[in-house]
Amino acid sequence: MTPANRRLVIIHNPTSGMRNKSRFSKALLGLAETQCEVEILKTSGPGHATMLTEELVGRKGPDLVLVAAGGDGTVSEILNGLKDCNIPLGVIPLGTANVLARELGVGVSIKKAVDTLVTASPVPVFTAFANEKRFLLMLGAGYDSLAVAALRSDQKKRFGAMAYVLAAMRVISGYRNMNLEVEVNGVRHRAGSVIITKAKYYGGPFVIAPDCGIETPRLAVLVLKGSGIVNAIRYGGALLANRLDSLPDVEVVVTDKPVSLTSAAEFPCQCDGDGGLATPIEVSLDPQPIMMLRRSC
Ligand SMILES: Nc1ncnc2c1ncn2[C@@H]1O[C@H](COP(=O)(O)OP(=O)(O)OP(=O)(O)O)[C@@H](O)[C@H]1O
Repeated sequence: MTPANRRLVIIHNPTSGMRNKSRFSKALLGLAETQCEVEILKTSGPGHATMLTEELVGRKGPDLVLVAAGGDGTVSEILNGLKDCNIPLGVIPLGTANVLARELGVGVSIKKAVDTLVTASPVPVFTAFANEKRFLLMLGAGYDSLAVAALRSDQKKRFGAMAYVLAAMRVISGYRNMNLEVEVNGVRHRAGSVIITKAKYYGGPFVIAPDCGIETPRLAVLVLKGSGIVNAIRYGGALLANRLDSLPDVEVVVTDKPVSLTSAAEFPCQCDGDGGLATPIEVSLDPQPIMMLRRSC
């Protein structure tokens, strides 16, 4: 793939994040100064990015790049439309947490995103499945999935990442014991919360799995033993200090084998920051990579 003359098909979620319009305009202005050809498709609601991607995968051409302009939820929808196809995927980070953009070395910088879309070479990136759903970052059950389930979109627009904390505070005290069980490498663990991650980052710039990353075909399973509000505050503080994985009641198991997550009663899960899944869940790595544009260091 040559750096110049790329054909970028941008799937834009106009509702992602907080300063979507101005950040997207800045990206388009940056791209207008390059040789790239740009086509923009706007999403009209949940699930639309998957449909748009499914329509696009038939297109051929060595210089075609699919671009997700949105947050991790938009990328996740695109990913689930990208079946059996090697069109490289890039990002313009317009979301709230933008974990994938951080994994790709772009962070929240529009300038770096534009530069990456125009010049980076595609690299293989490994995805995983949570039952039928393909994901790139993480699956969570416990504190984070309850927060996602209780999240109000008006608060997300006003408060950004803080809206997750507000949502968590509304629901967590109601759950004293979440009775989750995760089986990894043939060993069963009881847990208050579980995070099964492919990614190194979580919830924004916070590192929870230093030995993982989207280019590595490996999962880290974080088993958080405690539950209740006091432990939520402890875990939250450790996450902000990038120390969640070193707490004595957080066990980390790394694997490349399938992981199963169950609970006494059906429990909501979050996958790449969106709800919709519930236990029981089987997580497995896809050995076939997809191609993504990663910023070179
Ligand atoms: N036009 C639309 N109107 C309402 N919702 C939409 C529209 N287009 C897409 N969506 C939904 O918006 C959801 C959230 O978008 P996205 O994840 O990109 O932003 P975010 O939640 O702010 O960012 P992040 O996931 O990084 O925190 C997507 O999962 C998608 O289902």
